[in-house]
Amino acid sequence: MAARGYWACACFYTDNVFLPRYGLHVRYRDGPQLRQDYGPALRSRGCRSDEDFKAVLSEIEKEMQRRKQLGRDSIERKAIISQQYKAKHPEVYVLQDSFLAPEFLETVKYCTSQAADLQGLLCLLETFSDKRIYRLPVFSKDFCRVFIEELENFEQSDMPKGRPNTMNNYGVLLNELGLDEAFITPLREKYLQPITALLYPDLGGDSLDSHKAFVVKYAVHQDLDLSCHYDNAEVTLNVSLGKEFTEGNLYFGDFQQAPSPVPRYIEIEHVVSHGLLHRGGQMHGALPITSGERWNLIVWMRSSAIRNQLCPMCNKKPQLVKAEGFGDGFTRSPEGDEPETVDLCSVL
Ligand SMILES: O=C(O)CCC(=O)C(=O)O
Ligand SMILES: [Fe+2]
Repeated sequence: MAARGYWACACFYTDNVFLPRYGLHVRYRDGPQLRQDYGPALRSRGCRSDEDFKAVLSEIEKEMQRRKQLGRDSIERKAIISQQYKAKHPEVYVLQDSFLAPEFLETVKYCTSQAADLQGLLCLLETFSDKRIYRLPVFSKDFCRVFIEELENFEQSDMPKGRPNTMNNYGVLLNELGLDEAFITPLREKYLQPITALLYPDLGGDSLDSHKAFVVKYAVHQDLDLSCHYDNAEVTLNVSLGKEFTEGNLYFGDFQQAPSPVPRYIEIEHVVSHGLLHRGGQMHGALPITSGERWNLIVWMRSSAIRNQLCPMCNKKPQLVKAEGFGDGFTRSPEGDEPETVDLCSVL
């Protein structure tokens, strides 16, 4: 359970609604606003008739309803899972050094040593272009296999399942499965933060105090790819868990807060058991797999010190609304200077 109160930004109830049919994220107030702001973009993507537009509106209304109920639904699912789900591999719920690649442990050890600096750390990582994207071994191959077995066991069970986010229809929310407390939180605090403190000090890499962790799954008759987006995170870890697959590379463009007129994209292949660290605001997506199954662990890491100043989703001072658990990682400090809070009813 989150130790302190975490909040979300009110923009969650108006912004970044993904329309899969048209591959577009929109901001929504009402029909006339949607038509005015996105009419041309929607038309150019094939949304032409009144019927098409009505279908979009009803899809958005459905998504808004889902968002309003999300906190309550998630708590309910988590309670049912903790009471009724029989784990196949109960040992994976408590992080142990033996799950981690020896090189990862070495890197963490270096980062926690007195002499650690960015230059020294970069010698231990693979660097991609100038986009501040890095790759490193994270887990052992054995752990990846056992972890996927556990996730498949959950997937095949009749337990209630939430979706990782609006863009992924398959996958597992790790907090609902009970993996936050003794796995993801210590992974972030003890192992990842020493690394991100050196790589991303300007993004709160040294003060990542909450996260949202999930596993995404791509398979031939399920989701194949992922549209271009940025994460609701200051820093993201994306670890390839397996299984066997072809294609499905990730691609990365500009940093969303510093777009260029003609973005340059780079493509990065998955290496099973290795993870990529990137800024949450780095535009990215995934190309379609052409065979097999791809499972990746995604940890969206958040720094309240950074996001309390500016919500990365709406790029404005956050307007806080109550949220469950880690919420979206915003906090209120007793010292003042905290973001403004609003009653949810006033934004809906
Ligand atoms: O498909 C992937 O590996 C990337 C997933 C991702 O970017 C996300 O869920 O935010
Ligand atoms: Fe992402």
